[in-house]
Parts: sequence; C-alpha cells; structure tokens
Amino acid sequence: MNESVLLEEFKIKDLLDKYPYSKEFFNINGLPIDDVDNTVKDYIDSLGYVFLEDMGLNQEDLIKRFRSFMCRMKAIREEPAFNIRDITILGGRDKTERPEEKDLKICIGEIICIVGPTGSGKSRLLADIEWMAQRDTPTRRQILINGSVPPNDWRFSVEHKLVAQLSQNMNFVMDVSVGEFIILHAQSRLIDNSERKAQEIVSHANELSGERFDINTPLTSLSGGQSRALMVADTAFLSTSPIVLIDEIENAGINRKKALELLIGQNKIVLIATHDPLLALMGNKRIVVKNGGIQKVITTTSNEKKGLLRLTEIDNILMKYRESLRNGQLLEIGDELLW
Ligand SMILES: Nc1ncnc2c1ncn2[C@@H]1O[C@H](COP(=O)(O)OP(=O)(O)OP(=O)(O)O)[C@@H](O)[C@H]1O
Repeated sequence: MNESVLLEEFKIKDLLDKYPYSKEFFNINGLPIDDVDNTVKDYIDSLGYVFLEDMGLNQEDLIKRFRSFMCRMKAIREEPAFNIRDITILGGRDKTERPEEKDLKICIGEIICIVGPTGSGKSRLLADIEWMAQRDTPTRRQILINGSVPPNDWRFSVEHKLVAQLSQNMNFVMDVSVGEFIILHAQSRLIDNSERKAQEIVSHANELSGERFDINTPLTSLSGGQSRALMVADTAFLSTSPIVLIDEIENAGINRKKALELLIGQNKIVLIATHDPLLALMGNKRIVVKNGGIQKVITTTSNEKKGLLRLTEIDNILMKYRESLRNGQLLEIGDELLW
C-alpha cells in the first residue's frame, strides 16, 4: 500500500470515510476519537507519554503499527475470492479396507444429504472434506477443489476455511446484543455498512423462527431456535465458507425448509446429516455411509421429488398445527385430516 506512507496525514474523518475499517485500529488499541478533524499523525502526537507507555509504545511505534494495520487490512480485502465451483471426493477405503467404488463430485448450489447408522463414518466424511484430506486420514480419501489438489496452505488457513458448521446445540455466552454480535462479525470480514447487514440478517432470521427478536435483544436471551435461526442467517450472509455443514436441522424448531433455501440461495454447497425425509428429498443426492465407506450415492428420483410435494403439504399442515399449539390456540382440525 504505497498510499500508507501518507495515510497518517489523512484527517481522521477522511480516513474513516475512505477506509471504514480503519475505525477498528482505534477500537482495538483503545484510542478514543475526540476530534475527527485532526490528522492521524497529530492525534497520535497528542497522546500523552504515560498513555503510550502503558501500551509499551512511543509515537513512532504507534504510527508504524497504524501503517501495518492498514496494509494488512488492504491486503485481506484484495485477496482473491475463495472461488470454489466444485469439490471431488476420490474414494478411499472403508473400515475393512474395502475400496470405495465411486468418486463423487459436488457442485456449488447442491444440497447433499448424508445418511447412515451411528458410527458408520458420517462425521469422518465431513471431516475429510473440512480438512481437504490428501490420503492422509483413516479413510485415505482425497479431496480435490475445482478438480485439482488444493494448495497446501489452504488446509490450515483461517481465511480459506472450507466449512461453516451449524451444530445442533448453540448457546451464546457473549454479553452483547444481537446487533453488536453481527456487526463484530461483519467488521471482522471487513464488510462496509455493517449496521445495515445486521438489520438484514435479523430480518431473515425472524422469518425462520417463531418469536421475533431485534438487534437490541441480548444474545444470551435468545432461545435455542432463535439462536439457530440467527446462525443460519449469519452463515448465509456473512460466512465466506463455501460449504455449510448442518447437523440435524430438523430438531432446531425453526422453519427448516426456508433455512435450507436461504443457504442454497447464497451459492454454497450444503451438506446435511439428516433423518428427515423432507430434507433428504430436498437434496439432489444422498450419500449412504456404511462401515466407514461411501456405500452408494442415490440421486433423488423424479418419483421421490413428486412425493416431496405431498410431503411438503403434510409438513405445512403439521407446521400450521404447531403454530396454533405455540400460540395457545385450539387446533382447528381441517378437512385435510378428516378423511
Ligand atoms: N474408513 C474408515 N477407516 C477407518 N476408520 C474409520 C473409517 N471411517 C470412519 N472411521 C472411524 O470410525 C469411527 C466412527 O465414525 P464417525 O464418528 O464418523 O461415525 P458417525 O456416522 O458420524 O457416527 P454418529 O452418527 O454416532 O455421529 C471414528 O473413529 C472414525 O474415525
């Protein structure tokens, strides 16, 4: 960043205007901004000796820190997008060393369900994908990204985190509001307009959960379902991980169909471990795992897709009754159940 040589000469208000993320420099270092008409350099020069000594710095060090912060931020913003079109799972071996017969390619936008008995290797399969296994895990599978072996440093890079996980039990322990939490996340992703993003995410989350909450709701007072809804919306709109892994969303008490639609709409690969026929049939394919190996891959048939329509109708009826129950109403048993 050649410009960084001069950045400290910027008035703080111009700096914040041009590089909104620069606000983080002041926040992280506990530097209150009183006069935005000051230049950064004048501001730093005006800091008292004792104040700087507490930070173990002098003015010159702080300017250096400022420059290096701005350089790093610019570099992160300019990093090429983590552009994944597809992943390929090259077969390994099951627990009895039998080779897996099929390689499997999964494209962006696909929903893949993973089914199989307890202990059959569902988590192992997901872990292989998450860590981009290169024949170096117990299954000896290999994962290709866009048809090629991924660069080695991707496997351990935070920015290139392949998988965002939505686990079954989510409890927040941070003492902040919903809005503050999303804004923190948005700022860590260097997204401008983080306040607007927070509003957008809360509004999507409210479409998934029953009782509404807003950006001022304390994070710790969200119910399990509300937390899950918030994490789905946050993952859909803020996470850069191209693969989302969902563990049994059917138990979350949220509108699971809408939740999936939200995630798919963001051009991600969604892998979902489920026992729910409705979700399983929403997937394009389901991977059947047995004895540590991929036993088969079933492409959802047109007959199953037709069945999905009827299943969705039945599910809507159940949802309607569930809403009535939640709202303390009598269940108006309609004709649809009286046959
Ligand atoms: N191909 C394999 N070769 C050797 N070990 C394997 C293989 N696949 C899975 N395992 C091991 O088997 C154990 C059970 O697998 P895993 O935890 O993935 O099962 P799961 O289907 O997720 O079970 P659950 O439904 O109970 O969560 C793990 O220790 C895993 O590392």
